[in-house]
Amino acid sequence: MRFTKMQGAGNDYVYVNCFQEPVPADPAKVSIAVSDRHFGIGSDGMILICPSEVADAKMRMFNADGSESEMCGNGLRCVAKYVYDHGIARKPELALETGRGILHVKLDVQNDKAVRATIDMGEPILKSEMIPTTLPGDPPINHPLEVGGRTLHVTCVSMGNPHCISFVEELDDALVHGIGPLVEKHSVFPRRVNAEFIRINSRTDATMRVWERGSGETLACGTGACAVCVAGVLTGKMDRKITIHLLGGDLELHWSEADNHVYMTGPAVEVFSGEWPSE
Ligand SMILES: N[C@H](CCC[C@H](N)C(=O)O)C(=O)O
Repeated sequence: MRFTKMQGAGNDYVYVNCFQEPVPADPAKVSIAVSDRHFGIGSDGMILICPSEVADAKMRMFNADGSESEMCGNGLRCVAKYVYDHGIARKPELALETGRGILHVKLDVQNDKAVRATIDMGEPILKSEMIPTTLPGDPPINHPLEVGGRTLHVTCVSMGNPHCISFVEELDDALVHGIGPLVEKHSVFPRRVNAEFIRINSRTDATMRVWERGSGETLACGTGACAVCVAGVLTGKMDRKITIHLLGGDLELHWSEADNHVYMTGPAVEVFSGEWPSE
């Protein structure tokens, strides 16, 4: 199976061009194998770039534990780059089918290659039952959550996939690696959740670490950054247009008052290609 390794703000995935390769018979099993950073290729998961009946291409995203997610923001920027650079659809504006419907992407092309992308990530999903969470609120805002002996005050948002945002003073490993996994699997999140921890630097600037559902700590989470932008506004802590600094790079977010859509801009990089022995 030929693959291409790509990363968006350090959130790295193994990409498979399923216009040319068959869709793996057991994609969950392949994602687990290729994601292993010692016995596999090493990645946060696997993303299939597939033909679509309704868009230029379709993205299917699998976490490192094999679970399939509805959406992946950093992944979609890299899918858009791949689709343009490899001639699947040589257009700077693309429509891509995802688990939450068709999303639209604008590419920044330099020297004939896409280097950055702005994605219209659609409207945030705020109804508790749609996030989903059993916490009340539509959505829960600064809701107390007892976890690991600590009380977090969480704001929950879905961008097609579920996010639990906590604004904190310190972003340390004890919080991200100790509390993060407990939030991910907390009983108030029936489909588990991505846990974002945010230190606010100003009304337009924040620093974020994330414990992702199905992958653990990653260097960046695009849908998570979008959810943080929404949570910042809902809690009154941040403005609608912000920069988020993640371990792997920066993302620019804007929750537009005009159309209620969240826009995310960030890098997309092709690292290397190779061959993975098929089953
Ligand atoms: N772990 C996430 C999927 C990847 C999201 C993230 N890497 C992004 O860039 O949005 C989930 O299970 O919902």
